[in-house]
Amino acid sequence: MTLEIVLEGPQRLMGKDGKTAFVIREATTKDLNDVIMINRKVLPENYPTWFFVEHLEQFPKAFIVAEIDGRVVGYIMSRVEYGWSNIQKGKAVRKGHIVSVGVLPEARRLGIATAMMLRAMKAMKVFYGASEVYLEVRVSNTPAISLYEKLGYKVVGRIPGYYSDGEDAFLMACPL
Ligand SMILES: CC(=O)SCCNC(=O)CCNC(=O)[C@H](O)C(C)(C)COP(=O)(O)OP(=O)(O)OC[C@H]1O[C@@H](n2cnc3c(N)ncnc32)[C@H](O)[C@@H]1OP(=O)(O)O
Ligand SMILES: [Zn+2]
Repeated sequence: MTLEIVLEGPQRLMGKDGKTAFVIREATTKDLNDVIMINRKVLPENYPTWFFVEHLEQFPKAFIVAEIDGRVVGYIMSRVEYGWSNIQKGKAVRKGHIVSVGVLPEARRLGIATAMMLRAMKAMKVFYGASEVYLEVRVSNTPAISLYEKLGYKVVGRIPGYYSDGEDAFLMACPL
């Protein structure tokens, strides 16, 4: 795929249906209500408002939203940590962490999550010095797992009972 992601300002892209245009850009505090609403609608993992605020304040370049006709339809929230590499055993690195990503059902399969992931990953590398990125995903979440695999992520571990309902998580990682 040859999607050239820019890191400054909003970027307008064409959806995979060939007719729905969308914009990806950095989130602002004005977007937080929409982001929180989308998170509650599409995922069982919800967080208090301060958690979103803190990520936006600390890693604004890697907190991305997508809009269609000026309406926020998706978000990705990330952070960068220092710790053991998930790819090169025994090496300590700065690693990006995709904390949460979601797209409203009516805006799916257009390439929006792909575009937001690519922008967040590039921002984590360029602005925050991350050399790899990781995330956790429910072992049953086939759509998300395929999305991550398409972007180059590999399953590097499995965390038993990671979710509050007891489901396991795959730990997935990708070099940047
Ligand atoms: C770290 C975490 O947050 S894990 C939790 C991830 N979030 C969720 O599960 C929330 C609910 N789901 C969603 O919000 C969306 O379905 C997402 C975020 C997983 C995907 O968003 P979309 O914008 O639809 O993804 P996008 O259009 O970029 O799809 C890229 C590829 O992912 C895969 N994919 C996406 N959805 C599906 C699906 N329903 N079934 C199978 N593969 C899928 C496909 O390979 C797709 O490429 P294709 O459409 O050319 O076949
Ligand atoms: Zn996580």
